[in-house]
Amino acid sequence: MHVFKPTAVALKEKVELFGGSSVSPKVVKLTFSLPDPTSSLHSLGFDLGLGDFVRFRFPGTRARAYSPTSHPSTIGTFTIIIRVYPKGQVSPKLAALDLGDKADVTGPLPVPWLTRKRNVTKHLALVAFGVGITELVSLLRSELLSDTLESITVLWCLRRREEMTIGSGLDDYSAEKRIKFEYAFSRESDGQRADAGLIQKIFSHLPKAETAVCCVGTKATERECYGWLNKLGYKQRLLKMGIRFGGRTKSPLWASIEK
Ligand SMILES: Cc1cc2nc3c(=O)[nH]c(=O)nc-3n(C[C@H](O)[C@H](O)[C@H](O)COP(=O)(O)OP(=O)(O)OC[C@H]3O[C@@H](n4cnc5c(N)ncnc54)[C@H](O)[C@@H]3O)c2cc1C
Repeated sequence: MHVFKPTAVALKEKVELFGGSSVSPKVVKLTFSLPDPTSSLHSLGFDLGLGDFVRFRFPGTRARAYSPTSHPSTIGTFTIIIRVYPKGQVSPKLAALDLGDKADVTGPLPVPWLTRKRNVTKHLALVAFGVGITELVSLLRSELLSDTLESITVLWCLRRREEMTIGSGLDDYSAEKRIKFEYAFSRESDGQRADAGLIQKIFSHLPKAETAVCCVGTKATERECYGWLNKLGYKQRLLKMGIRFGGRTKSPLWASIEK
């Protein structure tokens, strides 16, 4: 694959993780074969621990970004989990692919690169909105390999409890003592929308100087969420946009994979 040159990849497997409801579109897991069956996303230069993503486009559509959820060392394939917006340009076309059908993908992206915070971070405060959780999968894998990490608190905001089936496409963290998951369900009768009060309740125990934050969702929800965290004094972001002199520092996930 190449940042600027589209590569055709064939769909190998399709699994529905959430069938959709009156308030949320469905979610599917798609696995594609890489053109070279001996390659992996890692060998193609993707540092998923830094938030690298692929971009799909179809003839006549805009390109859309997707965060692979498979391990970067997986040979011959990669997987994405997508929410299928019925009126969307790209997601319904991806979901309509049959096994063996091809789609054009570019990557690794983004350009300019995201870089990981270099200062010592002991605690992470992460907030994911809906299918945005896909963007945290590789970050979690990577940060759990960091020597300095003591705790990760994840707040996952969904509309309804039933959408938690999306998590069956993610890693199993049940044996990992350093991760704590919290949930907020905006459309349940006993639920709660994410707001400044909830953010304070979930994260205010974390020491401000040693905590980095990351929010993933739509641009608008991310902005709002960073605003709440900022007001509480959590100002250090885990990932930052920008090209560093001498190249970017590779993530712990990248470093863990043998050449
Ligand atoms: C770095 C990055 C990584 C991403 N990773 C993933 C991923 O792993 N999985 C994934 O599903 N998406 C991911 N996205 C979002 C993805 O790129 C597309 O924006 C999304 O699939 C919608 O594209 P579309 O062309 O289908 O819909 P569009 O044509 O963009 O939208 C059409 C309509 O769909 C609705 N819609 C679109 N997006 C949203 C939304 N977020 N919330 C509510 N309604 C919406 C709106 O009504 C909109 O008018 C990522 C985005 C970024 C920036």
